[in-house]
Amino acid sequence: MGGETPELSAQERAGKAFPVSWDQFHRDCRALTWRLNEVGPFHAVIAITRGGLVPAAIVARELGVRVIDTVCIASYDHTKQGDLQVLKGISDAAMKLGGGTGKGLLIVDDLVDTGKTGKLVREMLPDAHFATVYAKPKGRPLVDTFITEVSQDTWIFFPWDTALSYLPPLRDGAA
Ligand SMILES: O=P(O)(O)OC[C@H]1O[C@H](OP(=O)(O)OP(=O)(O)O)[C@H](O)[C@@H]1O
Ligand SMILES: O=c1[nH]c(=O)c2nc[nH]c2[nH]1
Ligand SMILES: [Mg+2]
Repeated sequence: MGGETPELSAQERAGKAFPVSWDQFHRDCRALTWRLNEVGPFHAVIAITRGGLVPAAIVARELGVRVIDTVCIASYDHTKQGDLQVLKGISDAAMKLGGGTGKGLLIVDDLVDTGKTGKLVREMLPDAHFATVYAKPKGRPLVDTFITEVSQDTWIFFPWDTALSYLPPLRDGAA
C-alpha cells in the first residue's frame, strides 16, 4: 500500500520502555498488598483478565482471600486498542458477596493506561475497591490503590509477555 504511513501502535506511540522482571513484579504486588491490608478485609478478589490474573493470585495469597472471580475484557490486540469487549461478566456468586454494588470486593488489574477498562469495571461494581500495580496519568484517577506511576508515553513490558534476549552493546547502536 505504497505511500501510506502505517498507523502507530500504542506501544510505538508510547516510545519509552519499562521492562518488569518476575522478581520486580512480585515485589511490587507485595507492596500493593501492604497498602490493601489497611483497607480490607475483602470478601473476594475480582481479577480483570488476563493481565489481572497474576497480581490477583499474589494479592489474594497475601491477604488470605480464597474467593476469586474474573471479569474477562479484551481491548488491546497486542498493542492496538480497539473496542472493549466483555467476554465474561462477574459471576452471580461474587455479585451477591458484594451486595450487588461491589461493597467489600477488591478488583485487581496489572495496570491502568487510558482508564477505559477500569471505567467499565467500576461501572459494574461502583462500591468495590480498585487496585492496580502500575498506573499511567490518564487512568490514575480511576484507581483507589496502586504502587508505581509511569508516564503516559511509557509502555510497560510484563514478564509473561517477554523473554531474556541478547542486547548489542550501546556503542553498536543499542538504545
Ligand atoms: O486503561 P486501558 O487503556 O483500558 O488499558 C489497560 C488494560 O489493557 C491491558 O489489557 P488488555 O486489553 O491488553 O488485555 P489482557 O489483559 O488480556 O492483556 C491491561 O491488562 C489492562 O487491563
Ligand atoms: O503490556 C502492556 N503494557 C502497557 O503499557 C499497556 N497499556 C495498555 N495495555 C498495556 N499492555
Ligand atoms: Mg488487561
